[in-house]
Amino acid sequence: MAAARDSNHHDDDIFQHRPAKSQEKPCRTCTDFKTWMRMHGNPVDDKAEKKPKECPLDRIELGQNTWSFLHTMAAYYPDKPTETQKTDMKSFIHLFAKFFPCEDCASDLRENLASNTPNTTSRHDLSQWFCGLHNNVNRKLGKPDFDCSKVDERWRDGWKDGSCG
Ligand SMILES: Cc1cc2nc3c(=O)[nH]c(=O)nc-3n(C[C@H](O)[C@H](O)[C@H](O)COP(=O)(O)OP(=O)(O)OC[C@H]3O[C@@H](n4cnc5c(N)ncnc54)[C@H](O)[C@@H]3O)c2cc1C
Repeated sequence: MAAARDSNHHDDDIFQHRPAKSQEKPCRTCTDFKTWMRMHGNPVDDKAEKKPKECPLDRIELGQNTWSFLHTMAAYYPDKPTETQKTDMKSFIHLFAKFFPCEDCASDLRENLASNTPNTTSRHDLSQWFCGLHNNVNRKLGKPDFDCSKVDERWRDGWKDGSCG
């Protein structure tokens, strides 16, 4: 499981634009804030739940923010995309998987994409595809599945109980 791997481990470094491993900075987006602080010999108050504002993202924040973007992008994708839009979205997803800055997450994602082709046929299909992708990661991390019939409530329309205003 990616989460359990050493945060500085690089299995298949296909990132030709990156410096040699010996020159690389440790990967902040591959770990969580408290672990990162401890790795650098800084004391961490275990009772303090929040890190200071406006700091670089850790793995969890990067994940949450990225999923927000991906699901929202799918929620506003056209119902009837042109052929160019369908192809562009597929290209975007494959390029995203090359540059997502949590390297072991990205490596697992590329592996997943090899057999799980993005469905860019319509807004509905793309939203469901991202929901399934996210559930694959949820399962890998031992988290419960999200009910994919509720993606529009979560990411576009707001909950039916009116709690989102
Ligand atoms: C492409 C990608 C790959 C990742 N791979 C890894 C990895 O290999 N290892 C690792 O440790 N972390 C990985 N992450 C980060 C991980 O998925 C979480 O973002 C992080 O653990 C924080 O989880 P969370 O419980 O706060 O909610 P998140 O999983 O970030 O979810 C945010 C919100 O999305 C909604 N949601 C949850 N599931 C779904 C779904 N299926 N469809 C629609 N909405 C949903 C919920 O409302 C939830 O509160 C990855 C992130 C991304 C974007």
